[in-house]
Amino acid sequence: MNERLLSVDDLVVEYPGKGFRAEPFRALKGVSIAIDQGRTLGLVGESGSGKTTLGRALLGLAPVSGGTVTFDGRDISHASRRQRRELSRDLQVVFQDPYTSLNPAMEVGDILAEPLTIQGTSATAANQRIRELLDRVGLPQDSVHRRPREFSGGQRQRVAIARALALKPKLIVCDEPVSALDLTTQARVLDLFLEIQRDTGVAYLFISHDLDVVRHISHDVAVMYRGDIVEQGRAELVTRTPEHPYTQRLLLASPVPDPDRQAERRRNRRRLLDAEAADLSASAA
Ligand SMILES: Nc1ncnc2c1ncn2[C@@H]1O[C@H](COP(=O)(O)OP(=O)(O)OP(=O)(O)O)[C@@H](O)[C@H]1O
Repeated sequence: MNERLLSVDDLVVEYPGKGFRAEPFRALKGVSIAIDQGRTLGLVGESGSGKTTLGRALLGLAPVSGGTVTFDGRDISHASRRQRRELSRDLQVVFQDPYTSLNPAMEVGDILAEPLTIQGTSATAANQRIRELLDRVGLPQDSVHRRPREFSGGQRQRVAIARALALKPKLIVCDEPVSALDLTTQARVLDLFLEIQRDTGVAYLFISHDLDVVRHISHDVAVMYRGDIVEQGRAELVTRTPEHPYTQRLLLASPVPDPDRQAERRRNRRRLLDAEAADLSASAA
């Protein structure tokens, strides 16, 4: 049986309002998701739907005003700074933009050593681990003496992934980690995420606005719309035969390289438009 790693129950996040008498803005309106060990939940939704807010709430970076986050059996909804430091062994993050998420002044060896030394790893053990990590993400060993700007976007994302893996986490929040990359590089980095999961059993919360990317990487998919989850289930089902009208629109909006699937999409789009036209004329009648 799969073991539950993360449960988010009825989570509410409110950002403070700006200006005099401004109302707080409710970015998450009672969101519930779950991830089992070694599995991937894809989180899709249009810009502003609350995906990043949910990822940040798990990391203690968004103001939780209701609900609970249970990780590895512990309620971490309001974890203290010290508890967060301990949690960072098991809960890591890879951001969208490897240009801003890696310190440009540091050599890659130091970037990878940082999480290890913070957790008290000895210099010898850290060097050994850094060699393993570079191999794992497919970067040459001499990368340790280079700075982020000397790498391509895809290679920088590999550095960011290696850093996230350094402490052998149980869950990585991946916030649009391939969106800044060209299509070929995207495919390679997605394959790397899959290989790493096969080898290490890490789980991912994989945030993306791209349904095709999410279908490729996820076991399950949750669809966000205006701070709510409107649909969730097995990736195949949600991405091929979505039930919620918003997911249907998202599916029809995403580009497909395969001509057969493109033709199928065109037919589905036609059907949806016809159904909408029929609805409109029925309500007008
Ligand atoms: N720090 C903040 N203060 C106030 N409002 C915020 C803050 N961060 C996000 N929001 C608002 O919360 C809503 C959800 O934003 P969020 O970034 O989580 O969406 P998203 O689905 O990740 O979008 P994108 O794909 O564009 O990153 C948006 O309306 C956004 O403007």
